Amino acid sequence: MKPRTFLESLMKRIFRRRDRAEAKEEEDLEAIAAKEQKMFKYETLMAATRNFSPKQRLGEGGFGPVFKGRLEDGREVAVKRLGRGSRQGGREFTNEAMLLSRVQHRNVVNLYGYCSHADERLLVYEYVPNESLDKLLFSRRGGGGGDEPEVGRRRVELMDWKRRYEVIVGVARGLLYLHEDAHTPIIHRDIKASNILLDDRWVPKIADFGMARLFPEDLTHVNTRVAGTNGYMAPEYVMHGSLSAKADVFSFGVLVLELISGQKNSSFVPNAEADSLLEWAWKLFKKGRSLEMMDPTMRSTAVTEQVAMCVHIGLLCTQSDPKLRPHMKRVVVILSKKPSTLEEPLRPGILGSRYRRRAHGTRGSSYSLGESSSGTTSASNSTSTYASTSNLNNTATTSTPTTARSQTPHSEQHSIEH
Ligand SMILES: Nc1ncnc2c1ncn2[C@@H]1O[C@H](COP(=O)(O)OP(=O)(O)OP(=O)(O)O)[C@@H](O)[C@H]1O
Repeated sequence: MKPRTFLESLMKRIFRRRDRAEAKEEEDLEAIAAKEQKMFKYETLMAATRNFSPKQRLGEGGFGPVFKGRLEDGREVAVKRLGRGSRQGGREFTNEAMLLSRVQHRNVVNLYGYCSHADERLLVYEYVPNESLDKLLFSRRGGGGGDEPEVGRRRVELMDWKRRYEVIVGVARGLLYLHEDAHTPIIHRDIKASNILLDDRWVPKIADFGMARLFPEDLTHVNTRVAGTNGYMAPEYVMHGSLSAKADVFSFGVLVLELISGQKNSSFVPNAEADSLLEWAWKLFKKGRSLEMMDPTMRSTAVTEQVAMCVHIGLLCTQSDPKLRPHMKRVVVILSKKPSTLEEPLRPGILGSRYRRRAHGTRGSSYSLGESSSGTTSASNSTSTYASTSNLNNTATTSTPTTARSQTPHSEQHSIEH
């Protein structure tokens, strides 16, 4: 046998040590899971959901049906029975689910545990009693374009500005946690109104995090599902499959603009000014008329300074160039400080357009972005300042951002809708 070189021996030792370390880590995780009782017996979940009775069914999403249940200790749970795409090996699933069940934050749905039984894979979440945000926000309109009276009343009562603002702040904090503070960084990939659940005190909770980890990457149909949802996906992700935390930032920006307007981006009804929600927000912002995009049902409760600032944040987050979008940390800082001075957002839209090639990073004076597309500062180095807090009483034109210098409007129209 050929004598081993020093390098070979060294490499072998390193690999052996790494294998041992990985096995140890796996054992540790299993021990933690057993101790924390994260692994549920199938029988326990059968009993909790009355044999997955149709009566217990909360709904069905792209990953499979969800059932309401009650554990023996009294905890109410939502059990997600994962569909075929999730049939990854039991061990692989267990490892991923175990890691995800350690994700804990006030604004993220708690994953109590999981179950792998024969070819069944199940996830056990805390039950979040109020509806998902989409059901409250996009309650459907009557034929005449206005809300049906009952639906409108419900929205006025349940979705006033204070609550919407709390949702914006809560989701921003939850996302920041997933991106930066969880033990393992998580890009959600599918931030949207139906993935924001509201608890009994209306605290927003991000659902469906980490699904990409539980679904094998090589299954094409699953990839399509995991990829995201129309109307929320960042253009660079749709077009080039380029994924970073900034793709979540984009989806967050869309969500913010939806919360303000009460309109769903993917089914935006074109108006005289724009064909898409983002374009509309952008155009109004450029004209200093941001507040006009406000959902009429929250007008009487709106704090104009906050609404204007949130439109601005929504536009910063949905900028075409991911490098120009702020990190969630910065969004949280902006939301917690007032008054604040922000840089002017560039137009939202699709990368690869004429606009993108001409656009350069802009910086505001109050916050250091720590990121710019090219280091070049364009002529539109303008900022907006939000002052005076006031309640809006059906006047949609006061307290718009004061723009130091406007950008030249561009003739091209961009839409992120596909
Ligand atoms: N933890 C939970 N507590 C209460 N209800 C839940 C919970 N998780 C999911 N649901 C409800 O179960 C239903 C299905 O949810 P699921 O997340 O699987 O799909 P979705 O969000 O509707 O669609 P998609 O798969 O496209 O995200 C929804 O009505 C949702 O509100």
